[in-house]
Amino acid sequence: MESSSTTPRIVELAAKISSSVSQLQELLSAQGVPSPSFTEDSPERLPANTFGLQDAVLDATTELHELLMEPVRLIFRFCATTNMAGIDAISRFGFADAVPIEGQISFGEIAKATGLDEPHVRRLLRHVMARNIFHEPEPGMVAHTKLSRYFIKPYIKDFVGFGAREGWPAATRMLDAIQKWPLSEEANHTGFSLANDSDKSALELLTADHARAMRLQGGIDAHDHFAGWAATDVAELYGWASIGEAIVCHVGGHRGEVAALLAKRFENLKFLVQDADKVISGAEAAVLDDLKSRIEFKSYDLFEPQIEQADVYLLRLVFQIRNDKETLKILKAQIPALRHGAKILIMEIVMPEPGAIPVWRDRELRAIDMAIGANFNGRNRYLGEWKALLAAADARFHLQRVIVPERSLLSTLEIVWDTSSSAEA
Ligand SMILES: C[S@@+](CC[C@H](N)C(=O)[O-])C[C@H]1O[C@@H](n2cnc3c(N)ncnc32)[C@H](O)[C@@H]1O
Repeated sequence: MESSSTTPRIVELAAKISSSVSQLQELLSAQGVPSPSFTEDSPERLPANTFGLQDAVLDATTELHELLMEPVRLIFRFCATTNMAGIDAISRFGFADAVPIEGQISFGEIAKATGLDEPHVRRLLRHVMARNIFHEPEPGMVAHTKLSRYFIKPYIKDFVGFGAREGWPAATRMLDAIQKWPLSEEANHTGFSLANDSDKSALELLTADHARAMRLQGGIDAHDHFAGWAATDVAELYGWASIGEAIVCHVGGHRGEVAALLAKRFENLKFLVQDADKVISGAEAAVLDDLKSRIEFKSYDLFEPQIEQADVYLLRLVFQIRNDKETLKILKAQIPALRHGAKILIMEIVMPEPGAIPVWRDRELRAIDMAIGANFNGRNRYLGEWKALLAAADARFHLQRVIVPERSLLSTLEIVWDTSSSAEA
């Protein structure tokens, strides 16, 4: 944090912001990309060749902003206990749907449409407007911004609804859970279980209720806006073309969404998709005719001995909500089918060491990790933790490399099953 130069830090930061923004704008202008704004139709993402500059500006502006804040005010800001109420109100009361696209509507008309008292509507909306979610083009009138338009999307409503009604109560009980069960890794010893006054885990509670399960799924889908998370991004997370003719067993592969996307793009690959019976039931019928010969489904429980032989075993996002005991069990369960040289690809968030990535992305990853802990007692592991788990599972799991595409939320651990004597020793 302390700079060795004699230039004061705030001046250094301001210079960095100024030069980075100039370069960024030059690149945008050269590509004909509109300059960022909050207007309704403003593009979501900057071009990839500006990512480094974007990182520099976001981190420098955050640091400058926080340096200039008084400490107690900054702490109040971080506590922000009411932020979620304003944001939840948008989806709960349908504010985003009530505001016409590229038009405007009064607080009073929104109150009438939603059955709420006008002062409540004004308070809730002005709270989020202070964060550029909606704006007030003239006194008493409400219009969309780039941010508020996202609240119309069903999966963003689910994401916000899950956060407000499931994640938030769980987070408020997270520390109670840690105090009550300080050494427990069990999935039902969580803030989520306490908030639900239940001895069941979040997964048990959520999957037992269709509406809650659908909201969870929508919330997960919203993460597709983070590079590297969506099923469509899996093709970029690994060098699939380089592995030649291969059978890929997608363990916990849901209804073959990833398999279908990869099979379409990489003709060298055949897929076996394994998941719980009720998940894969009927999935085969949905596979496109020209892919049917290369995608097969088989029911499988992650904790049972693997019997299917394959060249590659893909496990994507199955460990994040699992504690170490379960993770070890799942890894060991794969061993019976593994042949020398088989690859095990684990695609998960690998936690960055402090300072390793830009602060704005580091904060995102730590927020996701906190939520995984509060809800599931799961964790996004550091590389060192993965190495220890693989070694504890079996010395023949050889971590060959870790692939982290730029900006990707998920990394790929490429593990090779190595039965040469040195590996077993
Ligand atoms: C977060 S989803 C990831 C989906 C998939 N891996 C992908 O890449 O899109 C976790 C998957 O693991 C499956 N799963 C969870 N527990 C399982 C178990 N005990 N046996 C088999 N599959 C399981 C779920 O049904 C779900 O499809």
